[in-house]
Amino acid sequence: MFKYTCLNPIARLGLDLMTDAFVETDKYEEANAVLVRSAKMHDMELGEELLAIARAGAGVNNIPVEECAKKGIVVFNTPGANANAVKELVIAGMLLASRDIIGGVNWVDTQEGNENVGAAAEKQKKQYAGEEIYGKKLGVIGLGAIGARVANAASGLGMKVLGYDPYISVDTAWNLSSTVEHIKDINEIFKNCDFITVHVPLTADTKNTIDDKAIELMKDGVVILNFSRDGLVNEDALLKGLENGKIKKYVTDFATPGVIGNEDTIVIPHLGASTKEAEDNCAVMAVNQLVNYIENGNIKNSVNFPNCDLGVCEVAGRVGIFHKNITNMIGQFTAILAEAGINIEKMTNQSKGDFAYTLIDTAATVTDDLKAKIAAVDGVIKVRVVK
Ligand SMILES: NC(=O)c1ccc[n+]([C@@H]2O[C@H](COP(=O)([O-])OP(=O)(O)OC[C@H]3O[C@@H](n4cnc5c(N)ncnc54)[C@H](O)[C@@H]3O)[C@@H](O)[C@H]2O)c1
Ligand SMILES: O=C(O)CC[C@@H](O)C(=O)O
Repeated sequence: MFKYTCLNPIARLGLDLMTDAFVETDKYEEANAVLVRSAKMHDMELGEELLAIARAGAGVNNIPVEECAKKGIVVFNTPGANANAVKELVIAGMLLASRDIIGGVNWVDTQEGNENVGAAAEKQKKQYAGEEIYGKKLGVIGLGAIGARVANAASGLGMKVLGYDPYISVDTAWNLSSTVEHIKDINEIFKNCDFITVHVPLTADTKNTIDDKAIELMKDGVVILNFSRDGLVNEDALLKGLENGKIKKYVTDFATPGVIGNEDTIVIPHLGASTKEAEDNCAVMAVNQLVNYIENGNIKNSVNFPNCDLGVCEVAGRVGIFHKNITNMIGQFTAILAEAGINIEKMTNQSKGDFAYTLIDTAATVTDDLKAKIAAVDGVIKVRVVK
């Protein structure tokens, strides 16, 4: 029996897909599988029992991904599963920044008991007049699952869209509206756009994508939207830009002490993925991937190990070997099995960056002795006998 734990609430629709091989525990220390959304895992111990972590969502900056790889713990995420939800909120964010809907609605709330509220509203409404987004220039930094959807939707609303992503995938490029202008120099986004929205993961490379230098290049009255992670926008530079009027509005999904309570910020409490549809999609994908890995050793949508799929094991044994991506590993594994007289029925080996995974179906079960021999090969991180 495998034990799983949820570090955040995970949608029932997903949890119901856990098979009879799993039982829930509220003790993280004894879990073989973890389901998580935004809970920070960097300070949590990665115990010997832990086989896999599934992030029901896209961003994995709350998980020690590299450390997990070094221990053979597979980290999954659910690419695209919440992208539509975020896209819709980004469009809402642009509208909220362009028309003072929040100010107007708040004013109406103050009029409770006013019999003449209709007439008062007609007098008051000029305070909340705004602009349309139609015809305005939107710069999208990062054209992945969310950025591409935002670009297409904004284009459909009549915005002129400029997109920047040096690592864009072929699939995304195919799905991008032909009206989206492909920008090769990020500074062109900074210089030309009325709205700039960031949709990249937070990494050492992308931290402070929007800093003093970037803001200096921007048009006066620019609106910046950040539904990705707070660290992508340098807060000191942002506050300076808001203070001197360069930035008209900052719309963000990330509340920090620095950005709340400022009349030019619209701060949403991380609601990007908080729709029933997104929560269901993420939970279903996360659980399916976890179960397939734990029961079959197959890997799909891992951020630290490669995709690998041998289907359901129909022979006597299956062993999964996590190892460094170096030469002569497979030769050593097959030699150990051959020496033990075990025939290999099927095998796959894939790599991702510095790490690799070899999955082997065998005509006989891999014994503890053989497992130890494989584990002793220089460069092997972990050996898991799946069957
Ligand atoms: N607010 C929310 O609730 C919410 C929900 C989902 C995702 N997110 C955040 O949004 C981010 C993006 O999500 P996604 O689903 O679109 O991910 P994704 O992986 O599909 O897309 C990320 C894109 O960024 C691009 N990229 C990477 N580095 C770049 C760089 N330096 N410059 C330009 N482009 C670069 C990649 O090529 C990729 O196309 C996530 O990493 C997460 O932090 C937030
Ligand atoms: O789980 C959430 O609510 C937020 C998820 C989001 O930030 C993500 O990166 O997918």
